[in-house]
Amino acid sequence: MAKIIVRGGQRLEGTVRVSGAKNAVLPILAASLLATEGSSVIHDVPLLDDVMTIKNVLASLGAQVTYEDEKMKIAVPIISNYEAPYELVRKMRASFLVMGPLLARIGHVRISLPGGCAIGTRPIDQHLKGFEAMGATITFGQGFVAAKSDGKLKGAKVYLDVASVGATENIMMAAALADGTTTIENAAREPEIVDLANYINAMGGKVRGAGTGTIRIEGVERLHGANHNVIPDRVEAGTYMIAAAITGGDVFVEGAIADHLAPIISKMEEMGVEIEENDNGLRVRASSKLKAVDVKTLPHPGFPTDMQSQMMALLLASEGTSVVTETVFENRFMHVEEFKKMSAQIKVEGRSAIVTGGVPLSGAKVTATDLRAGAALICAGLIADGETEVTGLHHVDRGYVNITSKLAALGADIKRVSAEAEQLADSPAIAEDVVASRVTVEADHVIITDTGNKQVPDGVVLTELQEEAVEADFAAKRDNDAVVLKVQPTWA
Ligand SMILES: CC(=O)N[C@H]1[C@@H](OP(=O)(O)OP(=O)(O)OC[C@H]2O[C@@H](n3ccc(=O)[nH]c3=O)[C@H](O)[C@@H]2O)O[C@H](CO)[C@@H](O)[C@@H]1O
Ligand SMILES: C=C(OP(=O)(O)O)C(=O)O
Repeated sequence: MAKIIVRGGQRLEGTVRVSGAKNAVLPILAASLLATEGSSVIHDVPLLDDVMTIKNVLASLGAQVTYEDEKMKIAVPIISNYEAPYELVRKMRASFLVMGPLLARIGHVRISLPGGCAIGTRPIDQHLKGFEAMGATITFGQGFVAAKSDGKLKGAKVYLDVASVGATENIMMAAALADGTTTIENAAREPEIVDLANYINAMGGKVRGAGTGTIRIEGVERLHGANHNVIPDRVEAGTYMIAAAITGGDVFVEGAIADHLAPIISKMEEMGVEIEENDNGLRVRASSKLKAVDVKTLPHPGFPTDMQSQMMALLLASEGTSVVTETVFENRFMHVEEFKKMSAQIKVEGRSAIVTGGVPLSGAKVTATDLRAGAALICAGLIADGETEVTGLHHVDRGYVNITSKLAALGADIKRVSAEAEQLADSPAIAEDVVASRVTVEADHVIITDTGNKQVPDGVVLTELQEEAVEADFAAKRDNDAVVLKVQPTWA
């Protein structure tokens, strides 16, 4: 089982670059299905499992998609399929975001019901209510939901009962090609909604009011491909801000946008963390003891639920008692039991968790119950006594690009061990001189801490070119103590 191993006690220092936002890029890639002409080039697309899943969903619908160097090119001259496959929807709920674009473009879509997940039941009634208001007929059967429209969708007034991010996005995309104007009332106001609206407008769409509670979408005849830069990931940025503060560190979070992070900055400042904004990011320093504060999650611009568990980790390191209230998802306290394994004192009462700060944390074996819980456990591991082993990394890989190496570059004592690397380390088949090296196998590269040989473990296949590069690299770095081999392990 792959795991991240953190040894607590290192103060973080330096600069960390924020990747493109997962929650912005997923709807943006789905919206690319709306363009009948030209191709789109999306920049700052993070290398995440969720991004690969949506890429596969788009390809399964007929899109031509390529991805290289954080750049995704998409052209969809024709849609060859109206059904998003179960295998992909099952992996990621956001696959549901192709529903609006498909309905708008070809008037027909069938998609496997995503079901509940660890953090809550997550119904889709508001998405469907919007499509119905625009004239679509909705049917259910065999675990699927289908939407059909006779002719074009019609602009409509939609009032959302909850300010759902996904429903706002899906309805916005469906409305972009509808006949007439659609108004979404009680729309979600998250920065990712604004990013999606900017992309639709760059494609030739007419979306106004994104970022406020009322969005107006005037349908247009057709949309074309466009260039777009995805906004930086505010949740990833917030996670590194917490990692910096929890270790009493001094970290520059490059790319973080203060406006997107306002509720997080404000809570952290209340605790005594110093946050300085400059042109290209935020400097986060924590030099004094942190104060306990109460936190309540709310739709934007309230405190984001996606930062609740990481904030809880920081509260564990503060002086005093805090109350954390989760109002967005009904079951987003699964990390509490994991924190308790690290000696944390937390009591859950309904939708609130009472957190006793200042109790020393001890390293333990813990499991990421969702992607943010995984990040929060890693943050707690940074200050725990001894070693913390975090498993359940498939969650973390959905939303964090290279979290291990980003934290290690800031000085954390952290490494990722793949299941295969563990097996390799135990394998008698590995030559003695390889065993003498320390081998860490990451998703797409192998690090050998050199003890004077350049062999790679059995099971790692090098192409001829890679072998040459290894020779050259090795010769150049013989005096250093680590050789990084950029190879594709056979299991990747
Ligand atoms: C890919 C993506 O962008 N995911 C984010 C998005 O998820 P997602 O878009 O799924 O979250 P929503 O904003 O839709 O959900 C908010 C609340 O509304 C409820 N609801 C939602 C839709 C609906 O039709 N009916 C209904 O009752 C949900 O159960 C939940 O309690 O916003 C969440 C809330 O900020 C974040 O935690 C997720 O990281
Ligand atoms: C809950 C999250 O994502 P998703 O909506 O994709 O499950 C998240 O990003 O924390």
